Amino acid sequence: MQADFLQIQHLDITLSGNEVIKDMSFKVRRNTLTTFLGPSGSGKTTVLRAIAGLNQHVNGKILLDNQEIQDQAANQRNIGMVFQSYALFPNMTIFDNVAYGLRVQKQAPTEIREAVAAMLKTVGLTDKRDAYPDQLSGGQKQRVAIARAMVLKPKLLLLDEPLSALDAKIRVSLREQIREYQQKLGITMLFVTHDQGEAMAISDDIIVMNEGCVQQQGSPMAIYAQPDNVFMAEFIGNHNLLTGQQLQRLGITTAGNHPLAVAEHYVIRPELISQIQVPHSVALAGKITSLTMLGDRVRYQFLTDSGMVLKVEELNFMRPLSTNVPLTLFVNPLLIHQVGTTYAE
Ligand SMILES: Nc1ncnc2c1ncn2[C@@H]1O[C@H](COP(=O)(O)OP(=O)(O)OP(=O)(O)O)[C@@H](O)[C@H]1O
Repeated sequence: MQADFLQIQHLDITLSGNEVIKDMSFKVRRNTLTTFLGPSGSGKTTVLRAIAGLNQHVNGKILLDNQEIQDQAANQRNIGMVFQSYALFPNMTIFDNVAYGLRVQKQAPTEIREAVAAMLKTVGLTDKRDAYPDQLSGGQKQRVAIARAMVLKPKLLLLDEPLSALDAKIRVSLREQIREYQQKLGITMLFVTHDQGEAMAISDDIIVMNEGCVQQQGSPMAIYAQPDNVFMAEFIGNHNLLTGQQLQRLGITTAGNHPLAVAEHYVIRPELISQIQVPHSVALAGKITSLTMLGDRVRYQFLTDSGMVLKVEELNFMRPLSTNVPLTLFVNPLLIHQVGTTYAE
């Protein structure tokens, strides 16, 4: 079983009179990759900096491996950090950049040579050991920054939007590599991003933040399929958010095996409305009014005969549905998820 390795308890952070983090608590399991996901300004970087010890005074407790660290200086915490901007030393070779922290710790030269060589091998940059940062691509520079942090064997590695400065293709490849390093070396990583796809693809756990509060923590699957509240349903993925009353107008009387509550909100993901009929499906008559090609999927606007507009998505492997002709689609009420009446406080 993976123990709770990092525990944040009742964290409050005020910056220039602005309460940025409000009574926040969460846990991160050992040897997992946990992502902080949230809109811009939600407080992700602020929490990360507090964990690293880079903030001014914070209220609350931060426990790492059962030790309180909130009053320790940053260099006492044994926490590594990787930034969007790489922050490499431009006048040092790649080898020296990676060796830097070990030299500060005054480790023996042979040990340093071995550790740096092993780390450069892990990140696939052995042939760049004598190059300087400005001779490397953005993705390679970030791999050096990650190697420089990992070589110190930190208890926890914090990564603050490490892929944001890279182009889309490199971003996908480097996120997979980061996940691979994390699993291979058994590092606990806390990774900040505002990119849902990135968070979904690499995380054991996702912590979704908004306005200085945790909205939900869970596996990528749970975050997507069982949003806890209206913010979560709207923030993650594409959605149809409907009240119980609106569902009734569509002829739907149950959701997830429970009777509908008229004032509650429910979410139907667009891919769950389809041409496929299963036992207990409810038929929805209407017509497609527009379609958008997304490459692997097609997104439709479906206007029901009762006057409601629903988002529908289908994989793009068949001829697209025709617009403006009568059409019946189906939804399985068991897959409709209740999300409550309000945003999480
Ligand atoms: N030094 C500061 N003084 C006052 N307010 C600050 C300070 N630094 C950040 N804030 C505010 O704190 C909030 C959280 O900022 P933070 O950078 O942690 O958000 P974030 O989720 O990391 O955003 P982004 O994704 O844009 O980096 C924002 O509203 C920001 O304006």
